[in-house]
Amino acid sequence: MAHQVPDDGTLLPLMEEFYTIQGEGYHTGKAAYFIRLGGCDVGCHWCDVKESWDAELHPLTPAERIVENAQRHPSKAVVVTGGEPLIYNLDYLTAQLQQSGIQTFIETSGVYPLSGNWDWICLSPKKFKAPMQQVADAANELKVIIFNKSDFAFAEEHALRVKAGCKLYLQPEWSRSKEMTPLIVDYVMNNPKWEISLQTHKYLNIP
Ligand SMILES: C[S@@+](CC[C@H](N)C(=O)[O-])C[C@H]1O[C@@H](n2cnc3c(N)ncnc32)[C@H](O)[C@@H]1O
Ligand SMILES: Nc1nc2[nH]cc(C(=O)O)c2c(=O)[nH]1
Ligand code: SF4
Ligand SMILES: [Mg+2]
Repeated sequence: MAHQVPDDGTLLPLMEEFYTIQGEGYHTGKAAYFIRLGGCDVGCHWCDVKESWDAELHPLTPAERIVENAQRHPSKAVVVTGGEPLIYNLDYLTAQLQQSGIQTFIETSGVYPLSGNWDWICLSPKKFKAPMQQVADAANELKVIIFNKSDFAFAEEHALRVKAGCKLYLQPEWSRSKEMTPLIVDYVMNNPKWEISLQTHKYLNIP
């Protein structure tokens, strides 16, 4: 897991940063700067960024430099993802981003305590490690990945744990998309509190 990362959040293991279009969930279609932090111990067998798991492979980078890079792009929204970004104290990074007029969005599995100030929290809970209730309480969006039929019941369990008004999404696991997408379409038509989220960046062939 994490190497000697100072707990003040001034240095973070940065895997990659890229300017693209948010492909998933509520903010789909909006330009955003992505910050991908290394390190994750949740172990989803279908994870589409396994290269992120070992934090040691990703250089400790000053948060200030990440903020400077984010400022160079026309969109004033940043998505912090990983890996599991909440392994780290994100108070400093998000304070600096917001002071620069940049909105802060996070993608998280919720298995670590919440840090940082967020304009939008996307919680994607996993069967492999339970999310913390404090993250569910703060989530603006619940995005459950559907790998098999049993994941619909899992999604409903988590819908009971988020606040009223939290957006609810079902997203097909990419390799199972052909089988699961029709089931999600049916499910959403029968249970319209849910919406479908697709990984549109993969169809667009963009990062
Ligand atoms: C790579 S994760 C990183 C952030 C955090 N660890 C998490 O899981 O929320 C970013 C998003 O991609 C989703 N995801 C990962 N692998 C996927 C796959 N094979 N198919 C569909 N969604 C996937 C995750 O559930 C999460 O919503
Ligand atoms: N375009 C694009 N949108 C995304 N939304 C969430 C992503 C992630 O990996 O966290 C992601 C990603 O990797 N690319
Ligand atoms: S929690 Fe996120 S980064 Fe970690 S293994 Fe699962 S999908 Fe991948
Ligand atoms: Mg991704």
